[in-house]
Amino acid sequence: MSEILTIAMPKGRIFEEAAELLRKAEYKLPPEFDESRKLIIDVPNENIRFILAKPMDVATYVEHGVADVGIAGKDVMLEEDRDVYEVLDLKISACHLAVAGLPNATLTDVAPKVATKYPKVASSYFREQGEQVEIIKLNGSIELAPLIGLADRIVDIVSTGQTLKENGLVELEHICDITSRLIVNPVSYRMKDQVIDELVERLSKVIGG
Ligand SMILES: Nc1ncnc2c1ncn2[C@@H]1O[C@H](COP(=O)(O)OP(=O)(O)OP(=O)(O)O)[C@@H](O)[C@H]1O
Ligand SMILES: O=P(O)(O)OC[C@H]1O[C@H](OP(=O)(O)OP(=O)(O)O)[C@H](O)[C@@H]1O
Repeated sequence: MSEILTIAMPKGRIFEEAAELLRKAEYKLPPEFDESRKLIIDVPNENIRFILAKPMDVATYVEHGVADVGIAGKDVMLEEDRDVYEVLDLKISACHLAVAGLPNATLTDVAPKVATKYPKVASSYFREQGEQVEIIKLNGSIELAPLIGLADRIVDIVSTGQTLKENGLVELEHICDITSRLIVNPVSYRMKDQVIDELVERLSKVIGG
């Protein structure tokens, strides 16, 4: 019997698509997987233990080796810069990172304020553009910031564009496309190479084009 594989799953909007992908790859996941409030779910038939983490924390669990593999948005990978291997683009939860703001807003400050959940990504983006900005870190409802004068612009995820639209904001610059990735702890990849290779192979077969 091979060793148990621990997979860090992101709670929230990626979860459903990730679970669907695993089921398509013929991993038999029990109904409690989708329904319960448990944070550790053992699936003995598959020799897998799932841990359910906040999306931003998945790469942390994998870097520290308490999970062998994980599913994380590319946004998290860019922001967290963790020492893990990114082995597969799962092509789920597609969205993009963008700069947005109020239409026709004039920037008068030397360093306009930019509100974001992604301070590292935003800083390096504006540095590359040669623009000086002041970053304000928020944890959610980013679109609120320009509406109440906390920031001139935002850097945030855009998917359908509905949140921007309903709040009277416009996309100003496209930063990069985002999808979810399969990430692997480097030591686990050496110690559990067979079972991880099998996971990669089975997922690769069912990923959409
Ligand atoms: N609107 C979106 N459409 C598609 N994918 C998205 C969208 N927003 C975020 N994502 C992707 O899903 C991941 C997790 O998003 P989710 O909203 O579930 O978590 P969160 O906002 O970090 O957590 P929480 O809302 O619990 O604080 C992001 O890291 C990103 O890769
Ligand atoms: O383009 P859309 O399809 O409208 O999606 C974009 C919105 O989705 C995410 O927010 P989320 O729902 O995670 O809420 P949050 O404010 O808590 O981050 C993101 O931060 C945007 O606000």
